[in-house]
Amino acid sequence: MNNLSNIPYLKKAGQATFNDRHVKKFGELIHDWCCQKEKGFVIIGAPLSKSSISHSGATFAPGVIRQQLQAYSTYAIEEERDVDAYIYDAGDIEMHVTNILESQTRIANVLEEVTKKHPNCIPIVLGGDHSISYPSITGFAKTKKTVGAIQFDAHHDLRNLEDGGPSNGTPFRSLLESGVIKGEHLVQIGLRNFSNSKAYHDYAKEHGVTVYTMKDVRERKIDNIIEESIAYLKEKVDTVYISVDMDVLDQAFAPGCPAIGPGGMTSDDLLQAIRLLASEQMVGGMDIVEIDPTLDFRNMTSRLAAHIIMEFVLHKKG
Ligand SMILES: N=CN[C@@H](CCC(=O)O)C(=O)O
Ligand SMILES: [Mn+2]
Ligand SMILES: [Mn+2]
Repeated sequence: MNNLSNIPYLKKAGQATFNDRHVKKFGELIHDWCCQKEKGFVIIGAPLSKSSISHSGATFAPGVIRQQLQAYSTYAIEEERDVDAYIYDAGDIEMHVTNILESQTRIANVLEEVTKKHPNCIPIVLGGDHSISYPSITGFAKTKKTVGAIQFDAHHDLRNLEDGGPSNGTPFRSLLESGVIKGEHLVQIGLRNFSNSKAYHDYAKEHGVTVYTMKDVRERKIDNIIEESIAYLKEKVDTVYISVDMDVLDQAFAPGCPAIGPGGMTSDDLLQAIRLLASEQMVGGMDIVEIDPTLDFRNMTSRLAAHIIMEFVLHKKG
C-alpha cells in the first residue's frame, strides 16, 4: 500500500485548513446518531422539494445548512458562554423519487419513531419545502399530549388541497383538517401583504388561528409578540413545535427562498424570537424550511438557518 499519510503536511482532502488551537467549531458538537438516549438535539434532514408550488431546490438545504454549522465557533460572546450540548445528526430521510405522498409518510414515520425511542431528544428538522411540516408535526405529535405550533411565515399555508394536493402551500390546512393541531393552537407570525388571499385569512379567523402580520411585527416589539404567544399557548397545549419558513424574512436577509419579497422580518428579530422561544420548556421541536441553496447568494440564507439552530441550542431550557 502506498502510505502517503506519513508525508508531513499532506492531509485528507478538505482537511488542510487553518486550525486555531483555542477555537472550537460548532460542528464539533455534532455527533453521528447511534441510538443514544441522552438528552439533546437530533438533526433530521427532510430533503423534499418536489411538492413546492414554485421551482425549488430545497432538497439541497439540509446538506448546505450542515456545512454552515462547521464554519462557526461554539462561543457566544453576548452570554460569555460556550455552547456545550449533545447534538446528534440522524442523517436524511430517503425520499421517494416520484411519490410525494410516500415521501411525506416516510417523514411522519421517522419523526414518530425518533420521538418515541428518544423522548428527551429535541428534533430539529431541516427541509425541504414547507410541505414537510405536515408529516413532521404529525409524527412528532404521536407521542405528545396536546401540540401547538408557532409558524414564522409570510404565508398562511392554509391553501385548499383540491388545486394541487399536499404542497408547500397546504401544511397547516392539513394539520388542522386532520385534527393533529387545532386552529386555536396555531400561531402565525410575519404574514405579509400581497402574499395571501382573503379566503385563507377568513379560514384562519374562522378556525381560531392567531395571526400576527408584519404590521404587528413592525409596530410591536417581537419580544412582546413571543411573550403573548407563549402565554396564550401555555393555557392550551403541552408542547410547542416551531416551524420556521425562511420566507418570513425580508428578501434582503433571505435571498435563497423561492418566495422572496420586501417588507419581511429582519434576521435580528427572527433570531431574538428563537432565543425567547428556546428558553421556554414547552418548546419541544423545530423545523426550518424553504431554503433553496441554488438560488442563494454566498449561502446567506443557509447561514441564517445555522444561526437559528445555534441560538436555539444555546438558549434551550428543559
Ligand atoms: N410555504 C410557502 N407557501 C407559499 C409558497 C410560495 C411558493 O412556493 O412560491 C404559498 O402558499 O404561497
Ligand atoms: Mn412562506
Ligand atoms: Mn410556508
